[in-house]
Amino acid sequence: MSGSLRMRAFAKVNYALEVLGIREDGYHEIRTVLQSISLSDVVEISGPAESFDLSVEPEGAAGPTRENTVFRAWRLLAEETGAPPVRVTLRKGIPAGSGLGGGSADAAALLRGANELFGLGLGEGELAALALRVGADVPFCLSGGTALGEGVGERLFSLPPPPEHLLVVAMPPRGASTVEIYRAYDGALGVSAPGGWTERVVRALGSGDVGALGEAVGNDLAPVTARLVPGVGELLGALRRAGAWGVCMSGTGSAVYGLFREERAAREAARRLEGSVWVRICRPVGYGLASA
Ligand SMILES: C[C@@](CO)(OP(=O)(O)O)[C@H](O)COP(=O)(O)OP(=O)(O)OC[C@H]1O[C@@H](n2ccc(N)nc2=O)[C@H](O)[C@@H]1O
Ligand SMILES: Nc1ncnc2c1ncn2[C@@H]1O[C@H](COP(=O)(O)OP(=O)(O)O)[C@@H](O)[C@H]1O
Repeated sequence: MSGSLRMRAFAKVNYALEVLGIREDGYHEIRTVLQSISLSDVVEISGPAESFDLSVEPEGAAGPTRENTVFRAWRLLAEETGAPPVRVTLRKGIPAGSGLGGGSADAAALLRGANELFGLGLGEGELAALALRVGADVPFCLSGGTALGEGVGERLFSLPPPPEHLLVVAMPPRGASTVEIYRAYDGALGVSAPGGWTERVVRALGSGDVGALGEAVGNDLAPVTARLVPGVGELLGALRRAGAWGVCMSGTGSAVYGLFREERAAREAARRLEGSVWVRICRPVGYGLASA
């Protein structure tokens, strides 16, 4: 089979992220609540091609090809299923190193897209197993929506969608690498016990109240990233002063978000931040991927 397809790969935020400990393999056991949001990349896949080819717009926005999650996902798929080489065009809308899962979403799009394009016949479980070998967040990005994640994020349990709200997502000029942040977390003295955010967020999601959700969001990694990346703390404060019902950092950062009920307040908050940092107004979505 040959042809091409185009997908939207949606970003995610973490409404809650708790670090529970370090596993034998050096990965951190986490408990998290993940939410897909309307910010997305566009992934265009065509094939079979002579050899794997990746073009990224804007150029250089996603690191060297052989380290790109899309290449790593294709190489794994080729090894496991004999999938042929593909040509991929990646239009980045999700900033790299933001904690918004851009690389993970793109890898999920490649796995699902190539499975469809070449009729590989992989089921959800097989796709999720391959996804986890690419990265901790890739299994979530395959399905998306609202989910509780445990383990390194591979044990996923669907949750009810959140009450209607908008997110003002902002990022300081510098990103944060997942490895760097987890390493800094391990080295930080007096790291506090898990913050208990997950339980409060799951309860708030059940209550359907944005205010309760705003009070519940939290991330154990935020203090570590805020110490390493100037601007994280200031942005959290600015969003709160702009009237956000709750503020939090996503994943390992450096992007942060504020929850807003009304569009007017969200637009006003984004206007205040525009010009000094990257900022977008997003809404929760119930899926990780969609055809574009
Ligand atoms: C922090 C989270 C939470 O959603 O999201 P992001 O900030 O990346 O969006 C994820 O756990 C990020 O997962 P991901 O970005 O896929 O990390 P990976 O590529 O799998 O791992 C990169 C490196 O980070 C460390 N790592 C990652 C995940 C984890 N639970 N424990 C870790 O210690 C490991 O050293 C690993 O080699
Ligand atoms: N498809 C991709 N999109 C963006 N960055 C990528 C991609 N593949 C690999 N990277 C590299 O991984 C790093 C982390 O990017 P990303 O996974 O988007 O971060 P996060 O998961 O924190 O949002 C980037 O700085 C970049 O060097």
